[in-house]
Amino acid sequence: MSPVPENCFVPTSEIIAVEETELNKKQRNIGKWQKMAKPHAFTVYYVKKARNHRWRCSDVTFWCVDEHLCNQWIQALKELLEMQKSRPKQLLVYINPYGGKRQGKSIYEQKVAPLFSLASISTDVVITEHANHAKDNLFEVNINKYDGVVCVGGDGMFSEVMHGLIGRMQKDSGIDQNNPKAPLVQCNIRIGIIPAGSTDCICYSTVGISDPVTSALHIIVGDCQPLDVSSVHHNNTFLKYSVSLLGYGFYGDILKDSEKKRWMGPMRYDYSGFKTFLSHHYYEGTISFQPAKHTVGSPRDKDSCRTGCYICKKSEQQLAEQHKECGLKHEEDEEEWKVIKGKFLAINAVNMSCACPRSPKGLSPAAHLADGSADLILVRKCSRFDFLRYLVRHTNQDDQFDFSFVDVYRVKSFQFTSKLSEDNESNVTDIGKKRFGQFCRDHPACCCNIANSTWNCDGETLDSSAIQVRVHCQFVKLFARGIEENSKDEAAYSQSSIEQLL
Ligand SMILES: Nc1ncnc2c1ncn2[C@@H]1O[C@H](COP(=O)(O)OP(=O)(O)OP(=O)(O)O)[C@@H](O)[C@H]1O
Ligand SMILES: CCCCCCCCCCCCC/C=C/[C@@H](O)[C@H](CO)NC(=O)CCCCC
Ligand SMILES: [Ca+2]
Repeated sequence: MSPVPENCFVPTSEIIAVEETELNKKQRNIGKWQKMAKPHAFTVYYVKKARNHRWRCSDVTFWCVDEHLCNQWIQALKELLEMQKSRPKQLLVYINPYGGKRQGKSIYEQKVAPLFSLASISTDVVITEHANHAKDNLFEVNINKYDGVVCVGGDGMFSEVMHGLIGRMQKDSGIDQNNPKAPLVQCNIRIGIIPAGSTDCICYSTVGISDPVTSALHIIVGDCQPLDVSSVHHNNTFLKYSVSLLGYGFYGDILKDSEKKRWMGPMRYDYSGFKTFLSHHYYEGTISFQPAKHTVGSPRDKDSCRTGCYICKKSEQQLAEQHKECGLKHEEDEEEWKVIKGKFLAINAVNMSCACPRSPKGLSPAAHLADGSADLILVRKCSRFDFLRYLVRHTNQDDQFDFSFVDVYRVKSFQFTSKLSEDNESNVTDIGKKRFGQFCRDHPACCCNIANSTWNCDGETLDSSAIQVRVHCQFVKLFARGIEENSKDEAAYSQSSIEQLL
């Protein structure tokens, strides 16, 4: 039994479970309880917030002489827990046994399953046998049976589950994902991520830490964090959805190289990162985008997206109003497109900060989880030394956008076409054709000597370099609450605390 703290304030929403406690002989002989003939006790398991957004399951045991009173307390607390309607009761769990350091199965069995069982959550567990197992399975299962789907693995595993869920929703509603303008059906089944991958950027950016126990507790208390999702098309063919990074150039090349080194585990990214940095390839192309005018935020803001983010709420409202006004007119197509052509070392579009243990502030520290926009970062051709300075700023407090060769825009959609594919006159949309006609007249003797790069879409490569991307505001939901401002203090003071009840 843990020592009872002097003052312990716990919001009922952060109680994990309440259980009657059988006292053993040793416990009965402690302190004042030894005077009791037959003490009764119950234990409250609750979320204890530690440093750096880490959550732990802690417990406090209450003792009393009156058995009836003790049972009344247990009953009352259980009723309070029953009233927490957002908590999941039945979960579908997919475990990738080969993700990250191949610890997925043991992480789940040792750290997560006991907590789910303590919180009386039933689970159906599937250990994946091959890539796309989880995704394909989600098209077949009786999805209505579940309050959520949990993936144990990395960003790739999350991506699979998300594609399965979104794809299933569209299929059930008869919506063709290949149509870039199709009004997609939102996915309301929450996804939980138990981090056991190599980068775990989605977990880190939505929880503030990559820690299986913390994530399990966010699932248990029934948190809900909406997330923006980008749909990626090549002309009228659906390619993929993205929630974290869509990266061309540097991050695409790292990924392509690292795929051959999967056996190295998470280290493969350091190896390929170093190699790609030395190769210093740049790519020529044109990027066209529609600025996100609905949001009041900017990528250069000093404040980041935090739990209950005001900018995300406002942006969602603003978008809803716009959609009401526009109706079926598709006015967004006619809105202003900005066109930028050039030679780029990296083109990164991020729907969230992309914070991860490698870079705790991420690729765009002020990006928002649920504001219906992505931050488009263009890193133009520069020296190796300058590019290194840019990269190093992802790991310290300096502003990574404060370079003449770096531009950042908040966008709601964008398109990219490489110079190479334009020259080959293949796979170009009408808009692209018009814009590249201009581009090629301007640069008749183009000196770009490099083949296309590859798009890195949340850690997976895309087959096409010419893509059209649209951000869908708050399209999926996670068992998370965003990064808390100051989780430790918040935990200490709450109105609805069991201490008040006691
Ligand atoms: N049983 C399996 N065998 C082989 N591949 C699998 C299996 N289960 C899932 N996968 C695939 O493995 C890929 C990578 O998985 P995951 O994201 O869990 O780990 P990771 O790549 O190490 O982490 P990160 O995505 O953070 O880099 C996923 O895209 C998924 O489709
Ligand atoms: C000299 C020191 C310089 C250090 C620079 C560090 C900069 C690190 C920024 C990290 C950005 C991660 C973006 C996340 C992308 C994920 O969607 C994806 C899937 O997991 N991961 C990768 O593509 C894996 C990409 C791995 C990149 C290293
Ligand atoms: Ca966003």
